Amino acid sequence: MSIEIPEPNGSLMLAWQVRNRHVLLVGGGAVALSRIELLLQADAKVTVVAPKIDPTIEQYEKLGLLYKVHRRKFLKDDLKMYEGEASRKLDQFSGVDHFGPEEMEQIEQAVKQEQFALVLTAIDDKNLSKQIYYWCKAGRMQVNIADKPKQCDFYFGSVVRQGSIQIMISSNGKSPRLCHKLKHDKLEPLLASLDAKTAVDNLGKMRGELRHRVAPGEDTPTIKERMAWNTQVTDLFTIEEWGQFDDTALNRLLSFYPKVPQRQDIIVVPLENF
Ligand SMILES: C[C@@]1(CC(=O)O)C2=NC(=C\c3[nH]c(c(CCC(=O)O)c3CC(=O)O)Cc3[nH]c(c(CC(=O)O)c3CCC(=O)O)/C=C3\N/C(=C\2)[C@@H](CCC(=O)O)[C@]3(C)CC(=O)O)/[C@H]1CCC(=O)O
Ligand SMILES: NC(=O)c1ccc[n+]([C@@H]2O[C@H](COP(=O)([O-])OP(=O)(O)OC[C@H]3O[C@@H](n4cnc5c(N)ncnc54)[C@H](O)[C@@H]3O)[C@@H](O)[C@H]2O)c1
Repeated sequence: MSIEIPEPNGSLMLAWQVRNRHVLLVGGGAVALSRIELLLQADAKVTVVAPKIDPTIEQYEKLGLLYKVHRRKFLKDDLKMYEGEASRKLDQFSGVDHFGPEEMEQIEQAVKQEQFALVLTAIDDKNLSKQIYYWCKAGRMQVNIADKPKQCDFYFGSVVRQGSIQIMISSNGKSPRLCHKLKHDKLEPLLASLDAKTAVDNLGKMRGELRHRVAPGEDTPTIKERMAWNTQVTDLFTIEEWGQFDDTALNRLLSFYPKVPQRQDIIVVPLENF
């Protein structure tokens, strides 16, 4: 049997969930601004530390979108800004053998108040950047040093977004500007020609109804049947067609479950003839 070996030397591309988690951003210039734009899309609680703050960042601050802005130079203790009660609570839980619902809730709350999920620097001071990197590593924090790719646990990328759809391009550090060009010249026009937002919203709605109303249950046969149906029904229509369905069409699709409908059960007249 021949197998295809995955191509090495790339990155692990993930959709990192930082909603309601603290993120520290050291620096308040042009690069910091591009970080903030990405962090706000992910609903992170952003704390900025910098003597000089870009006017757009100030606007975000005025709109209440940033957790805190400190107009001063970075201090080593900033890395522990929100540590305390929540961190001590999490330490206590690390030895527990089995969690009940109450402990799970307490952990969820403590994680949101605990130390930084990510630390980012975007400063014009390479020596300080390096120090921050090693302080973060000693404190087991994930960090991105904008001017030092070797001292990044993760890289940022060029992101194209349409509603819930996000596409990230990475050149793995070779050419950030090429990532920008690919986004601008190719992906943005492609996405602009599609209503992927409505398509994915419709599919999300249908999937939610399927899991919570039409075919609920967490036993393996139910999950397998549900997933097989969802895969086949998703593939039955084009992205453009998914972008045109309304609630009536979605409910009609769901009414077939567990049978998989045919295209003509839903689309009587070809869409191009509408
Ligand atoms: C994608 C994007 C996301 C973002 O920053 O949000 C991003 N850089 C962007 C723009 C950009 N950055 C630079 C230029 C000038 C032209 C050029 O150099 O090409 C431009 C172009 C511009 O400004 O338009 C200079 C630069 N960048 C890095 C260094 C340090 C170094 O390489 O040593 C230097 C100074 C090099 C020097 O001293 O000469 C390092 C990194 N930049 C990355 C991401 C990561 C790798 C991404 C990848 O390639 O996979 C990585 C490794 C770390 C990180 O930042 O996470 C964003 C485009 C967003 C968009 O518009 O779509
Ligand atoms: N990764 C990337 O995408 C990328 C792109 C361009 C530039 N860079 C590099 O990122 C760095 C920042 O670039 P920029 O264009 O945002 O610079 P900038 O000059 O616009 O901003 C620098 C910021 O750092 C702050 N700062 C300086 N010393 C500080 C300290 N001790 N504590 C806290 N804040 C401090 C300043 O107040 C300012 O807000 C540069 O080193 C640059 O080479 C990275």
